[in-house]
Amino acid sequence: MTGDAVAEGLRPLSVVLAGGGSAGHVNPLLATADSLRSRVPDVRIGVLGTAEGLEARLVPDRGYPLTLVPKVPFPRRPDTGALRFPISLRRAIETARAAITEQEADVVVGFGGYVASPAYLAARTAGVPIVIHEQNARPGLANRLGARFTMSVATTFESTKLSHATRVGLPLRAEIRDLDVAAARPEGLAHFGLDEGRPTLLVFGGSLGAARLNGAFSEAAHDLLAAGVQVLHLTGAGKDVEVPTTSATGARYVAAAYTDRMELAYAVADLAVCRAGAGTVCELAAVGVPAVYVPLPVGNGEQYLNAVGLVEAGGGLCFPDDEVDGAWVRAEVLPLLTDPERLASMAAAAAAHGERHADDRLVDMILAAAGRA
Ligand SMILES: CC(=O)N[C@H]1[C@@H](OP(=O)(O)OP(=O)(O)OC[C@H]2O[C@@H](n3ccc(=O)[nH]c3=O)[C@H](O)[C@@H]2O)O[C@H](CO)[C@@H](O)[C@@H]1O
Repeated sequence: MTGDAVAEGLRPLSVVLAGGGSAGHVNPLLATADSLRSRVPDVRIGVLGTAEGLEARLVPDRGYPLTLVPKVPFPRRPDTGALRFPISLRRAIETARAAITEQEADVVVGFGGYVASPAYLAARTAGVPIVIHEQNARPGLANRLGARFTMSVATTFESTKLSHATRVGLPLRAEIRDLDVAAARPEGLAHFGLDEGRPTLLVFGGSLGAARLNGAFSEAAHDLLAAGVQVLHLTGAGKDVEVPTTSATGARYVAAAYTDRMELAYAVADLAVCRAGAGTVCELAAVGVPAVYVPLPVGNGEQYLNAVGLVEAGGGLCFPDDEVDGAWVRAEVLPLLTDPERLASMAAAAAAHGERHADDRLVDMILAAAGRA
């Protein structure tokens, strides 16, 4: 597809993208939208999301129109929610279907999350081809449902068990895909108010923050600063850390709820300590930042599966959540920060394992499903 649909006698390609909740769902959607637009300049893009998820802010900020679909949590217990479920699901499907029809969508691309199931069901009844992208090693409920309706199923990881799955990797936003860490570092240090020439630690619990990491680093902040380590800690909205603002060594502890310039946070980091959401793991590997992963201890260890390949390749370490406290930071994290050789070899292993161009492979799949390959 050249992008000049009119010259080829076709109407411009129309794509509806559906997904939301955490940034882990929204960012691959935005990366795919940007990549589609650069490959097919006259593409029409619409996004389906919920009012409650991060997409409500991030999608319009990126310049894409967002249609709100009511959130339909799948009832896990037979209470009043379960009784209302069929009615709210039908309302959500009708809203999704109206948007798909109004936009004359050639293809619906779903990224999981609350909005994806109604979008898949609406696309199916409207006879519109479906493409699915699953970010995590272990697939979510919506994508397991959607995978029954299509042969175009893309995953981030080889190990993911979904019918008809093809591994494409995780689409990264252009500012991360194209990041030159060394070139961006001075801007990053200035942006966050940090100094050149100090070991720099980035702490974050995905896009939502992690109380466990916040508590452990509050406890250990004094020791990190005393060792001359400076810290950028993204705590998550509504979550706080109590940390010293000054130190005898002059090293600073900068805490913020969330940054829209994550590429700059990666550019300043010599080491990250973080959860193991798919976005976190794939972005850190792609830009070659070594990390200590503390997977969220829910379900059957899903987040550990996201990080295991990278950890086995030497690009990171992994610790269980219940070991993490101030003493753990002093024993496991601080020694790494004062070992530049070890950090350099972990960084090289991460970069060799990571990949930057999953967006191209997913866009190929979308164009093929829309009959525009
Ligand atoms: C899709 C998915 O599996 N979501 C899960 C993931 O969400 P979460 O959103 O944390 O998932 P990811 O690790 O996949 O992605 C985090 C994303 O947030 C961005 N970022 C983060 C901080 C910041 O200040 N600015 C910023 O832009 C990162 O660049 C990255 O793109 O882990 C959470 C717990 O750990 C779970 O509750 C979520 O259900």
